Amino acid sequence: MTAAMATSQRIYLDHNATSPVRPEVSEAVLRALQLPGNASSVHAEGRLARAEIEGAREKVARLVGARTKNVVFTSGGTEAANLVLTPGFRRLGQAGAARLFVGAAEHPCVLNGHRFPEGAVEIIPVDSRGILDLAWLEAHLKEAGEARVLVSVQLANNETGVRQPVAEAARLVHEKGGLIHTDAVQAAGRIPVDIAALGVDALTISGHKFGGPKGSGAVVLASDQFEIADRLIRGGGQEKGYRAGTENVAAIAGFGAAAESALAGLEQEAVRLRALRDEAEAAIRRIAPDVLVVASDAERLPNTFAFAIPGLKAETALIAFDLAGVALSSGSACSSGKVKRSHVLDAMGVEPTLAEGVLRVSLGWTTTEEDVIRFAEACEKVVGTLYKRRASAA
Ligand SMILES: Cc1ncc(COP(=O)(O)O)c(C=O)c1O
Repeated sequence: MTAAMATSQRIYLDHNATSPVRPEVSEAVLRALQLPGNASSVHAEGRLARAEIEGAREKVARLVGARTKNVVFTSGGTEAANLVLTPGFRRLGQAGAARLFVGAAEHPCVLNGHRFPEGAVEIIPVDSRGILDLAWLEAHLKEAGEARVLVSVQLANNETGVRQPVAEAARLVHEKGGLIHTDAVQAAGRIPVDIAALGVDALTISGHKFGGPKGSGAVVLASDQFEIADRLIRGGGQEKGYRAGTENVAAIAGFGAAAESALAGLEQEAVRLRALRDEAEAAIRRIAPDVLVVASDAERLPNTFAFAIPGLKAETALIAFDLAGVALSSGSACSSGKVKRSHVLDAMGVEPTLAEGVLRVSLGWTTTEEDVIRFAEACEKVVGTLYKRRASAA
């Protein structure tokens, strides 16, 4: 399939996996690719590359209400979370006893991505809607006594879209004198994100979730409270030494352009996508009255819903939707592309056979009313086949 076919004939509803690159991002990337200089060089060519990076830094900072100097560019959300959490926790541990609390529904780059000492990670449970148990956190913060604490909780979940009470968690953590990071990868560019209003010490974002290039991301620090002394990638002094190596100017420029566009249209786009998402959700409820829309009573991202229909297997349904021209996802498809049991749904206590059938629909800047109509038609086909099979088995 060519890229043109991919955009003209297919219905792409997998923006939480990655969102197609916006035209203004392609322009910025091409412009930056043509710059000959290294941003560390003092000559005019170097200064032009530096200007691209610093311009992008301002735009990314604006997206999350941060100070420009507190944005550190990385290769994406995964590296950003690693950069914050691995050295962050090690640093705390150097000063005495340290505890690390991580939400049960976090992305694997937070749950699994770090070189934490054996048994160091303590999991904050979530309720049946996937929302953090703040009472558990409060009790465990109290019980941590003199130990220094680091907490990592996401702003919104990639599989269900469920939003977390991060500001409340931050207040509890700061009362205890601890530090808190939020993974804002799915939230940034989709809902307003303001690092000061959230009250977190660090947040991490990724450009490709809102129309930027894959391989772009950032750590955003609220202040120098969050010491990243033990850097992951060492060498030259790029990114103030937080992340050595010649900067990927094109990816950074594209990331900046995506941040600028996402911020400019944020409120209207959220309203537009929520209406389309609700329409898609209503269609599936009409077609399959026994559908479960996961955490439909929770506050969710405007672009996301996840659903399961008893008897519908995610693996076969994904293929059926794909053949009908619709790209969806199941569980967290981030790493292997394989359908595996979701730790998020497990943590929410979704019944395992139902959880195995959960499909995720995630809309974005390319999604149109026509896409939703075609999605509903594909649902009629895929679900219709299931109901026929069920009827003949009965
Ligand atoms: C919630 C969340 N955090 C982090 C990441 C990782 O970001 P990246 O793909 O930029 O490494 C993802 C990717 O899907 C995500 O959904």
